[in-house]
Amino acid sequence: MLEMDAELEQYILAHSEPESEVLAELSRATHLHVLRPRMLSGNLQGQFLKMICRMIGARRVLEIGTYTGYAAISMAAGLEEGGVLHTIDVNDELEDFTRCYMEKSGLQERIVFHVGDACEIIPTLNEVFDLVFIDADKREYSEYYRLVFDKVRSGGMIVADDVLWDGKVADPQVKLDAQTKGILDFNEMVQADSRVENILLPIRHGLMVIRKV
Ligand SMILES: C[S@@+](CC[C@H](N)C(=O)[O-])C[C@H]1O[C@@H](n2cnc3c(N)ncnc32)[C@H](O)[C@@H]1O
Repeated sequence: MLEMDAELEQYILAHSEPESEVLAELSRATHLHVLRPRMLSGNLQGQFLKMICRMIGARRVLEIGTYTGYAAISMAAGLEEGGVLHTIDVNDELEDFTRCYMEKSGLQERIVFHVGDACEIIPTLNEVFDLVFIDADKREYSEYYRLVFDKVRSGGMIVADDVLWDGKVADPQVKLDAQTKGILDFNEMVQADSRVENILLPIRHGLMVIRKV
């Protein structure tokens, strides 16, 4: 997490849309029962993703990296009537836990949950997406981007999480592990891509917000 004063964070949350009961329960249960709970998006980022869905009138959304479903449920809540969110995760051990909260949210009819490798599943999806949220293996970000690009409508959005990678992207002392290299390559590729407009926002672990022109 990028350093933020705890009181300031409380103030920000107190002046943003509150977390729904189901998402609060999902967050608690994830922290209690699931490994690596810091991967969960949380209320601020969840509300931001939902707001993007509202702003662009999203009907077709793809999430790469479901984990326990926090962002999936957040974005599904922001879809237009008749909208569908596809979400993919390779970890089948979390499937029952995650499906349980999708059902509790009452939004399960809007969510298509695929269990498997995103690189194999994305080419099989016959959709044109308004928004793609990239949040899976950091080493594969550039590959996800290439796989989804032609499936995003013009004017559509791609949002990628963790692009500051705990500040490692701008730390000259950092040892270049495969994840950090994956993020650095992705950020460079997006920055050089003349087909998009992009802004890197310092929300949580860093969000690259990309609009396909
Ligand atoms: C950071 S978590 C996702 C968090 C989630 N988007 C949220 O907001 O709560 C990353 C997830 O990506 C999944 N993942 C990693 N590699 C993957 C792949 N090749 N295909 C699909 N999912 C993958 C992991 O199993 C993990 O659950």
